[in-house]
Amino acid sequence: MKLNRWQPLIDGLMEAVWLVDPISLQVVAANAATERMLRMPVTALLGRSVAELASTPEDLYFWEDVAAGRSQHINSETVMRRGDGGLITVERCVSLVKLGNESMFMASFIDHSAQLQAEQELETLIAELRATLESCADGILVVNRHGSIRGYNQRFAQQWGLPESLQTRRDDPAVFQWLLQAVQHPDDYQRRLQQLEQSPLLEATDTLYLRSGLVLERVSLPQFARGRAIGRVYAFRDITRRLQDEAQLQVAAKVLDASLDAIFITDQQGRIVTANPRFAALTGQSITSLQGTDPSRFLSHPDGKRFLHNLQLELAQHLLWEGEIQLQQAHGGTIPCLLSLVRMLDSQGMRSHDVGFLKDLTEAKAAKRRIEDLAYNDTLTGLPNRLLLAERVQMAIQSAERNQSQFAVLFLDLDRFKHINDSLGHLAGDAVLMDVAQRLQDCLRQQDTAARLGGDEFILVLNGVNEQGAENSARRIIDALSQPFHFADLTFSVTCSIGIALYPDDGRSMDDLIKNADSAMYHVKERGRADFRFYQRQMNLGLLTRMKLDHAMREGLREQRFHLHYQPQVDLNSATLLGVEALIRWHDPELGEVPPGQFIPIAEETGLIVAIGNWVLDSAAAQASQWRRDGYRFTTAVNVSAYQFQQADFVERVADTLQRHQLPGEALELELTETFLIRDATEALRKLDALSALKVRMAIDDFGTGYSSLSYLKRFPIHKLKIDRSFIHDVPGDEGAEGIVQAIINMAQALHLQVTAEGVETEAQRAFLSRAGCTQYQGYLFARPTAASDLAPMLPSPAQR
Ligand SMILES: Nc1nc2c(ncn2[C@@H]2O[C@H](COP(=O)(O)O[C@H]3[C@@H](O)[C@H](n4cnc5c(=O)[nH]c(N)nc54)O[C@@H]3COP(=O)(O)O)[C@@H](O)[C@H]2O)c(=O)[nH]1
Repeated sequence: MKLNRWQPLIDGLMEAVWLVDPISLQVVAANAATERMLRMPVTALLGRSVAELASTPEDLYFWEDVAAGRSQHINSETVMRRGDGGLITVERCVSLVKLGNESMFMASFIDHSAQLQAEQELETLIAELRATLESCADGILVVNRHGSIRGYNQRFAQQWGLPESLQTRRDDPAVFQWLLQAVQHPDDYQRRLQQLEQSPLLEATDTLYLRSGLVLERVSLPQFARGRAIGRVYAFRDITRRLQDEAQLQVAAKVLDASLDAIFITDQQGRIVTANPRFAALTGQSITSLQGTDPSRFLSHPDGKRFLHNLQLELAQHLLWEGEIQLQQAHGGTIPCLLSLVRMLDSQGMRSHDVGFLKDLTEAKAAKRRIEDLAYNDTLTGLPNRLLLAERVQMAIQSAERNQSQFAVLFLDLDRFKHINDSLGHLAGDAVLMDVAQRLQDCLRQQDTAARLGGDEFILVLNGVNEQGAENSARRIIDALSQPFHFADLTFSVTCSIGIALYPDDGRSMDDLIKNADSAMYHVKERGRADFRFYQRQMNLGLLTRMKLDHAMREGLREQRFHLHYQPQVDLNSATLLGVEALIRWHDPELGEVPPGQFIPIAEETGLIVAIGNWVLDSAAAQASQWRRDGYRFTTAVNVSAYQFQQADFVERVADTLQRHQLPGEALELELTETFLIRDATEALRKLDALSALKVRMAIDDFGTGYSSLSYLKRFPIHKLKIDRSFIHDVPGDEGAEGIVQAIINMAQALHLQVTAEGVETEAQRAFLSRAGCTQYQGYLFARPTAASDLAPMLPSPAQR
C-alpha cells in the first residue's frame, strides 16, 4: 500500500499519530504509540471512519466541518475511548499536512491521563493535608526557607487572633507584624525567630506568652525535600490550661505537704494512693509503705466493725462521713482524731477517690480536759470546786429522794489558817491546803465528795449517812487534821471547825445545806474552834431577825432589860445548896421573853457577847458579894463564852470585878467548855493559871460532848466537871449513856475533881447518879433557875453558912 511508506515515519514518533484520508475521512495509518495509548491493535483502527471513533461532540462536529470543507485544524483537549472501554483525556491536534504530493490529515494525541491523575492525586493529597492540618488541635504555620508563609491552619489563626482581613490576603509582613504584637515579649520572640532562620536545621521548642493570656508551646521543625531543608513547620500547642493545672497541682501538692491535717487519698478499691507527711507522721509509717494499704487498718472506733459498715453506707449515700475515731499508730498507741472522709466521683458518677482528712484532737482534748478541770476543779488542790460540788449535791439529793435516805453536808474551815499564811508565807499555806485536801480524801469513801470552796473552806458531802455517820466522819476528819503538818523543816499543827447539816431536815437545796452547815461551823468557832457541831434551827435566824435581835440586845443592855436567874447546885444526897449557876434572862418590851439559847449565839456572832458577858460577870459578882455579906458561903457559877475568854484582858477584868465587889476568888466559878482548852492550849493554860492564882474556880461545862481528853484535865487547874444534860436525860436505862456518865464520874474521882450532873429532872436520875458516885446535881428536880430574891427559901440556913 502506498500509505505504508509513511508508516515508518509515524512509528518513529513518541506521540500517538493517525493519518486520515481527507476524502474518505478514514484512518489510513496509526503508529505503535497509538496502539499503547488506546490498548488496541492498529489494525482495529485502520479503515475506520474518524467520525465513528470520535468520543465527544466536539470531535464529531469537527470532522463534519472537515467533510463540509469548513475546517482543517483543531487543537484542544478531548476524550478518547480505549479498546477496553475506558476513557482517557488527551490533547489532540489535527492538521492537514502535505506528505510528498499528497494531502493528508495528521491527528496526533498526547495522553494527559497520567498527568491528570497525578494532578488529581495531588489535589486530593493537598485536600487531605489541608483537612489534616485543620483537624489538628495545634496551630500550624509553615514557612519556606526564606521565611515566607506557605500556609497555616484555622487553629493557628484562632490562637493568634488573626483578623479575617489578614487571612484572606497574602501579606506576610502584616501577618508577622501581627504575631509580633501579639506576644508579651516581642524582643525575645524576634530574636528567637532570627536564630531559627539562621539555623534551618535547628529543632526547637519554646514557650510563648501571648498578650491575650494564652500560653503556647511552639515546636519548630525543619522541613526537608530531597534531603534539603526547604522550610520550617511551626506547631503551636495551647498549654495555658496545662500550665494552670500544673500550677494548681503544684499548689495542691504544697498544700498537701504543708497541711497540718493528716490527709490520705484512696483509689476506687479503697487503697491508699498517696498520703501527706502529716499522715505518715501520725501513723508512724513512711508514705511509700502506706501506699496500697487499706486505711481502715489505721482507724478504730468503739463501734468496731459496725463503724466501718456505717461509714461505707454513709459515704455511698452522702459522699461524706465525719466523726471522731482513734488513729492506730505503728508503735501500738492511738490518737484521737476527727476524720472527714469525702468521696470524689468521676464524670460517670462512679467512685473515683476517697479523700480522708484527719485532725489530731490530742491537744484539743487535753485543752478541753484542762478547761473542764479549771471549770470543775480547784486549781490548787484538784478537789471539785463549787460548780462540780453543785452537781454532786444534786446527785446526792436525787439518790436520797430515791432511797428515802439522808446525806450530810459538812462545812469545814481551818482554824487560824490566816496565821499560817501570815507567819509561814503563802507557800506554806498552799502546802497545808493541799495536804488537808489529801487527808480529807483519805477520810472519805468513794461515794463521798470533798470540795474546796476557796480559801480554807472545804465542803464534804457524805452520801447515805445519818447523824451518827456524819458525827463519826467529823471526828475522823478532826483527828486526821490534828496530826502534825510538815513544811520545810517546820512541824506544826492545824485544827479545823466543822458544821454539819443533814438532808432533808436542815435544807433541801445545796445553798440551804451549805448555809446551815456554815452556821453550825460558825458556832463551833465561837465556842472555841477545833470541834464539830450539828446545825440547829435557831442558828440560822434570818438576817433581819439577827439584826433586829442585835439591835434589841444593845438597847436591852443600855436600858438594863437583862437580869439574872440563878439555879441551885445541890448535894445529891442531902440536897444542901452548894452553889448557884447564874443564867441570863432578857425581857424585851416588843419581843417578850427571849430565851438565851436564841440570843446568846447571835451575841456570840456579833461580838456583843463580850459586853453581855461582862455585864453578867459584874451582876453575878455583885449578887454573890451581897450573899457573901449576908453570910452565905456557896459559889456562884458564871457561863463564859469562848470569845469572851479570848479577850486579852479577860483575867484582868475578872480580877477587877472581884476587887470592885470585894468578892474572894473562891466564891466565883467560871463555866468553860472543853473546846476553849484545846483550841489554844498554851494561852488557855496561861489564863487559867492566872485565874487560879486569884482562887477563882473552874468548871468544865457540857462535859462529854467535846474532846473529853484526860491530858488537858490533868494539865489545867480545873475544879469541876459538869456532866452534860443530854447524857443525864438518858439515864437510867440507856446503857451507853449510863456508861458515859459512870466513866465521867470515875474520871473526876481519879483526878480529884468535883462532878455536877446537869439537867436532873427525875428521882430515878438522881438515884442512878447517887449509885454511880456523883456528889452534886443541878436540875428541875430540885429547882428551876429563878430570881435571886426567890432563892431565899433554898439558901442554906445560917447554921450551914
Ligand atoms: N455565855 C453565857 N451563856 C449563858 C448565860 N446564860 C445562859 N447561857 C447559856 O444559854 C443556854 C441556855 O440557857 P438556859 O435557857 O438558861 O438553860 C439553862 C437551864 O435553864 C437549863 N436547865 C437546868 N436544869 C434543867 C433541867 O433539869 N432540864 C432542862 N431541860 N434544862 C435544864 O440548862 C441550861 C444551863 O445549861 P449550862 O449552861 O450548860 O449549864 C445554855 O447553854 C446556857 O449555858 C450567860 O449568862 N452567859
